[in-house]
Amino acid sequence: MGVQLPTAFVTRMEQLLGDEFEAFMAAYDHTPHAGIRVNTLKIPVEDFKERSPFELRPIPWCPTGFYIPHGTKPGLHPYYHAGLYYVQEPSAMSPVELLNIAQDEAVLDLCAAPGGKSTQIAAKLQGSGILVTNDISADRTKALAKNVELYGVRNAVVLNESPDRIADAFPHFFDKILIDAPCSGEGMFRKDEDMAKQWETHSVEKCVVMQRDILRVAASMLSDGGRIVYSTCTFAPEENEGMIAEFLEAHADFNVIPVPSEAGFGPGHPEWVSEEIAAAHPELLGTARLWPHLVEGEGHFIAVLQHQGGARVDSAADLTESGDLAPSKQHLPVREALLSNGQGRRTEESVRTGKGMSGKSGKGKNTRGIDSNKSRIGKEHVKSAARSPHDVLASYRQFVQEQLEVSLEGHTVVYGDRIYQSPLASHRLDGLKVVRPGWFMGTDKNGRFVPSHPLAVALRPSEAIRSINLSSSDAEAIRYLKGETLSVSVERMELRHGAQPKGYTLVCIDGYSAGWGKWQDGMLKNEYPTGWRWTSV
Ligand SMILES: C[S@@+](CC[C@H](N)C(=O)[O-])C[C@H]1O[C@@H](n2cnc3c(N)ncnc32)[C@H](O)[C@@H]1O
Repeated sequence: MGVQLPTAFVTRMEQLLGDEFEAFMAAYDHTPHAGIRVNTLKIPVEDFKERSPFELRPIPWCPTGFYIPHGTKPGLHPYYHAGLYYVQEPSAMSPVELLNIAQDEAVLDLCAAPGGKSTQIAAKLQGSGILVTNDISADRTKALAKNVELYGVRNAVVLNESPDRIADAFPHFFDKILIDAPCSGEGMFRKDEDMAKQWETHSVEKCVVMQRDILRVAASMLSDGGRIVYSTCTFAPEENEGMIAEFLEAHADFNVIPVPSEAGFGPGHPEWVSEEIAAAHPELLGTARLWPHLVEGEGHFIAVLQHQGGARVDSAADLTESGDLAPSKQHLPVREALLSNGQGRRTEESVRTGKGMSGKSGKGKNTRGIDSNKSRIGKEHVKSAARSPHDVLASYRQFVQEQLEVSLEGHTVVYGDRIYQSPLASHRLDGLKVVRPGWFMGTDKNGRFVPSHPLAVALRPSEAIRSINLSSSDAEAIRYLKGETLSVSVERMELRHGAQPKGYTLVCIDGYSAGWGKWQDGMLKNEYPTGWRWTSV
């Protein structure tokens, strides 16, 4: 066995698993399974299968997920840089499938960094509805924002907040909420030896406290009849069935929806928490455990919590003696009220200026506002204060009109010199630490609009008036991704709507957008951003 497992962990698993323990331990002799998930925002699965550079084998629980052979390096292919797939551990693809996302829904991914599941949610929404994706770690939200951008997501708001503060801004707002909870990580020991080493510091007791709080707050953000999927990558019963038992006791208006077992998922084990819990909550058998000796993936736990609809019960304490809901806890359908006030999701454009990326409380200075001035975006806002937001918008509008063939949804929001298309009106984010209020379109540089890299990668070739295609099998594609200037003849330019062969040009790899270049007189100046460049070859 390659992995050094903590003794206390092994002892507990032996007690819990009994006869199955030997098979469980044997799984640690096997290499972890590698997977990719096709990004259907950019390419349909069938098309990807036809052009896949890797041998693909379907992952039973995720129609867009595939096992790839051991030793494959999926990060070292131009398709990775064009956002055609996300490299993801196979078991980690299961929770989002169980959210049952429909078009136009509002979805919250509460513990989202680095964004594997957020990109999966975005692919389910296909640009409709809203994705609010959040992580409490400022550092980890950098990777989250980058992944949302690399995968061409247009309708995501990225936050760096505590669940409580999001709940204040979005009571009963979301149709679906994913809680991919911080956990003791026992299910990842085979894949990530550091998790085994850090096990003592990420103690089960500490994780339980965080999980309890996150679940409680999440319930207050769910709309009537909405669904929460709670997942962990640990085996500890306290963080799994125990946590869900506690939640059900405090929230009588939620059911557990049984997770289908066909894919080889095992049942929940409430008896591992206690015999009393098992007797009181037989529905916990319908939660799922993914075992490394039973499925081709790492250890996971999933619970699907469905709100029954109708009036909300936020906790057992909200019930009167007769079992009716206390009047103060009978919620109006808050999101509908917001929508009818024109403050929620809508498609017509509304323009508003932001005051720096952390928003404002609406009550003058607050600590969060002060923090925002230290942020990168905050500084840029101050720097560009000389130009009015209306000037900034004028150059943006001109670019959209002259260079793009795209229908822009949502709200145009200006933060300093940066322009975004947001699925939410910006005042909905007041007071919150906002990493991205929406799709980052570009920057105003003294009256000139400079389109952003995230704008390019989310465009289809037909949405730009100029494009150039590079072949993934030609060294040119890698040279572009490394930041080199290319020599490209005018005959290779695709020009639409009478466009002249000069200026911003969408660079595609095998027909999938990868970034901008600026073409003039046979030369394609590279606009691929420094921080994104392919540096590994
Ligand atoms: C299991 S990881 C999430 C992985 C992610 N869902 C993905 O698929 O890429 C758990 C995340 O929860 C975040 N986290 C921890 N406590 C949190 C809290 N109270 N609120 C929000 N996020 C939290 C951690 O920073 C960590 O990034």
